[in-house]
Amino acid sequence: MKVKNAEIVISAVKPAQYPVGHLPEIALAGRSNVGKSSFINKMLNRKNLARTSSKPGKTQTLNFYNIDDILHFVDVPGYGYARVSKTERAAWGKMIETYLTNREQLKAVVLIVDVRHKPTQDDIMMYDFLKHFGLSVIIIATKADKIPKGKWQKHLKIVKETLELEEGDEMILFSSETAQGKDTAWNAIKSFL
Ligand SMILES: Nc1nc2c(ncn2[C@@H]2O[C@H](COP(=O)(O)OP(=O)(O)OP(=O)(O)O)[C@@H](O)[C@H]2O)c(=O)[nH]1
Repeated sequence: MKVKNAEIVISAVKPAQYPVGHLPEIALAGRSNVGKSSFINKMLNRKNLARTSSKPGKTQTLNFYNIDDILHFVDVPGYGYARVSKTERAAWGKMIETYLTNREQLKAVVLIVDVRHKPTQDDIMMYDFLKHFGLSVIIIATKADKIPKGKWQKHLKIVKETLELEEGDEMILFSSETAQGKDTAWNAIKSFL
């Protein structure tokens, strides 16, 4: 997909702030600092639309991006950041649960993991949570450029087995550095629109 226009619509913390209308939505979730902003920017051909940072745990709002008036990307704040208080974590949980479980426009969730590492307990919990609510998930295994090609399959197998990936949930090897997997990721997303 050739994206012409992508812009932030709103940073929301509650349903009253979600955009009105019927554009289908694809949510993006992942552990803090996993490379979610880089994924979004690469998919949208933008350098800095979604903020990338070396300071994890910064984004605490649901950020809605309008893409060519065809769909919304909904950037969900990263999870698993240790230096967040219990109260903040609970508020985060409530906010994303409210969104993920009540949003009719939500078509699928892109769950981003780091292909170099075995998925964490938080990754597993997130995947299970999404499946519990019957959501379709696309796994993006990012940072492929950081491991040698010969090891890709072995790592993908570990991700798949650790998450106990359900049949029908696609897993795509990706790199924000090389744009590897970008077309495949767009095709997967488009299949839900
Ligand atoms: N080599 C390589 N580095 C990447 C890739 N994706 C992200 N990074 C780097 O990983 C770091 C974190 O990336 P971000 O995109 O900011 O991560 P994030 O998940 O949005 O982080 P939070 O907003 O804190 O949740 C940055 O230094 C990126 O440059 C990739 O595919 N390859």
